[in-house]
Amino acid sequence: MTVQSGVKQSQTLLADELRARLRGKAKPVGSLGRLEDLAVQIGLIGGSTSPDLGIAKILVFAGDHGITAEGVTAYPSVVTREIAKFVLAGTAGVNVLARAAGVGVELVDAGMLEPLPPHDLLLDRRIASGTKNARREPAMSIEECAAALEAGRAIDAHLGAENVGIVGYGEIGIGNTSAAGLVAHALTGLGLKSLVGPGAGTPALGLDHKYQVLSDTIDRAAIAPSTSEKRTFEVLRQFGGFEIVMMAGAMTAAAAAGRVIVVDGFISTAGAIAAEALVPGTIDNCVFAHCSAEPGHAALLKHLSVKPLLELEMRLGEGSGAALAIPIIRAAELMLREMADLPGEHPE
Ligand SMILES: Cc1cc2ncn([C@H]3O[C@H](COP(=O)(O)O)[C@@H](O)[C@H]3O)c2cc1C
Ligand SMILES: O=C(O)c1cccnc1
Repeated sequence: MTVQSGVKQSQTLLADELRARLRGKAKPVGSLGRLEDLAVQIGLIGGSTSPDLGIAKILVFAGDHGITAEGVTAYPSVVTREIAKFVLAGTAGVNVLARAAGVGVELVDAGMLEPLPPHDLLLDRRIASGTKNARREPAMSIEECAAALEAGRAIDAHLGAENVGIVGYGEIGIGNTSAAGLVAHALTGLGLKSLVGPGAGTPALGLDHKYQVLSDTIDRAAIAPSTSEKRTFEVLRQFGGFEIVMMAGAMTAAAAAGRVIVVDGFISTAGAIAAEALVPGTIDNCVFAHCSAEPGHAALLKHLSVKPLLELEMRLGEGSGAALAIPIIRAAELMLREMADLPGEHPE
């Protein structure tokens, strides 16, 4: 038996044990619905029928995008920095929702236009002052892309020491629905049209213009066929942004370390798709928090054959959906660990 098939077999055994455990709980069989499927998933991630996932945290990766020069967003890049400051002050949307969930939030500067002053909740992992304009040239150099992936993996390494087992991946970056759309299109093969939406707001030049710019960007990049890993790297390098690439690197390491990856909205899902393309199997650790109102998000979730936990028509990003989903994940964990068993036989 190969190591891989051995691992698969023990995962199947554990899944059976988890399902038996859930059947034996003090409830009608199956009555906790999709919470039971979630419990099986986190039991498999935690490697136990009574997993202890430790602390939850949300990381907000921030970066700026050169492609904003092409009129693809309704807001100027300075807004990235404004929101980043609110995240540090605890007053951004994600902070408020995370507070309701009792979850801490940290900001990762992956490459905003300008640095922020040092702060306890700020991880300075700046690769550059924003990406280049991908409509005209690659968003980043080979070295920058490799450094962003590595910085992401290194961020995850610290989480183990802090006993963080549930990580929400949020982002801020004016222009990043364009970068995410490009990355997702290139990695899934889904039609670009289905992945172009208003983002933070319809740009003044309209959605057809945004589509045209992104279509031109794909033509300009002319990504050649290659091995999956090389091509994924080139897709990330060509389209960016630093926050998406760093997030993807962090997710690959989180999966390898057995953490629950809480994927947020459209951009975070593009990051997860990149992570899966880099390290197949990463997606097994992903819990999809919600379906964003950004139209391309439903298309991506359908492509991945995953069902998100929530659908609240939110389209903020930042990790806002992840914040709301974390208590549900915690509930599934505690249900496995603390809920009583009903003695006797249980109907099938
Ligand atoms: C005030 C404000 C707060 C935000 N928080 C997250 N986003 C979200 O919108 C941006 C992406 O949309 P686009 O590609 O259309 O620029 C990202 O910053 C994303 O996190 C925000 C956007 C704005 C304007
Ligand atoms: O789905 C998201 O995460 C999203 C949608 C629009 C703008 N920013 C983020």
